[in-house]
Amino acid sequence: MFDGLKNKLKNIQQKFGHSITEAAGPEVVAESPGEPVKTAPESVPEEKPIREGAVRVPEVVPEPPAPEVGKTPESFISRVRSLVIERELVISEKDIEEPLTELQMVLLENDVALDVSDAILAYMKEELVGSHRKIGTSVDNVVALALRRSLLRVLGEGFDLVTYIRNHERPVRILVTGVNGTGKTTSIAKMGHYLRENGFSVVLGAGDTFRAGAIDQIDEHARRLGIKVIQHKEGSDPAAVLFDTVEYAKGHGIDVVLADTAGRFHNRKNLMNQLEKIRRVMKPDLIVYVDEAVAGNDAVVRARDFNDLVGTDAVMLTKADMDPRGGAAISIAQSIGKPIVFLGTGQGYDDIVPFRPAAVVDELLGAEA
Ligand SMILES: Nc1nc2c(ncn2[C@@H]2O[C@H](COP(=O)(O)OP(=O)(O)OP(=O)(O)O)[C@@H](O)[C@H]2O)c(=O)[nH]1
Repeated sequence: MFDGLKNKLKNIQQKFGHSITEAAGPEVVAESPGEPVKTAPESVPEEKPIREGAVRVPEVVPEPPAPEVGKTPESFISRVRSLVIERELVISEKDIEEPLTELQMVLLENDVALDVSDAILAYMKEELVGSHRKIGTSVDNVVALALRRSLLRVLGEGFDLVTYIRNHERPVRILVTGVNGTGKTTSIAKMGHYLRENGFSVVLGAGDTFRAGAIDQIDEHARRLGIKVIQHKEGSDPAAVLFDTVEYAKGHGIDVVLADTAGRFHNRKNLMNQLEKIRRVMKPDLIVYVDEAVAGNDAVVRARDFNDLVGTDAVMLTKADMDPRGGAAISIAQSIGKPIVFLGTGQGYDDIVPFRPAAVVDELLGAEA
């Protein structure tokens, strides 16, 4: 998952490290981080053997230069200490200008939305510029920590569906929207399976009455999983199907309703109006927008449009297993201000991963970052 971006970020971190180390000057380059600095012991004049009966004549030692007025005299040791051990490098914007530009290029090439890449750069500057790096702390750690914090800020907090359902009145009605062929129906089946594994009962609503074969498709998923599905015939009113599904859930003490809808583009006005009607009739507690991670920036733009037109509470990104870039996963939460709830990571029912921002950053930067 996100392998292309992962490798690029590794290179970028090294570039940041290199620029900061260069800015620190030759003493730092020579020093290996973390190792105690070795200093010469203060020289003690060697005692010359004195012949018996001889009188010791004090040696003439040159006077040390008088300290400037108002300054305390520095011993050799304290001078070394202030130069090497306690010297701090204050990172300036200029020191990291070049790797910052490269970071932005990498983010954009990997489909991170422009406004989100700007935000990440701003956070990186906030984290690094002006920061005092004590000699002895590893530059790599400073950079990795800054990148980690910056990514976490754009990824938001995620959304824990299990906790949401536990704390919510039943049945919890979840309406699933999205464009054609992005994996919406498969994702509904995966969510149903995941929720059952977490102890909830589930009913599916076959609300895609528009596409030929869609009802059979969800019916087949439901059969394989042993989950009840409510369906009418092809071409019927989806709002009526989903109303019936909610009624069934109420009548049978079911915890969660998962409502499928026909895939639609945001510019198909009649289909968007239909979604608005479904919303009025079914009164969803949550609207989950499904799109594919591989669509990159297009997914971000579509998610924003769906959010503006019918509302969105959370996003599920499918096909993350096929996405080397990770741009949509990084951008969506910050771009539309709604969390990602799940990633789809394959075609099996178990290939669904709750989106945990810290785990995604671990994946991108390596867990030790
Ligand atoms: N690799 C991979 N494939 C997926 C994932 N999720 C769904 N798919 C596949 O994507 C294809 C389309 O999935 P569907 O569930 O039919 O898509 P849909 O959005 O319901 O399609 P419409 O009903 O036309 O809107 C299927 O072949 C799925 O197996 C995923 O996370 N990873």
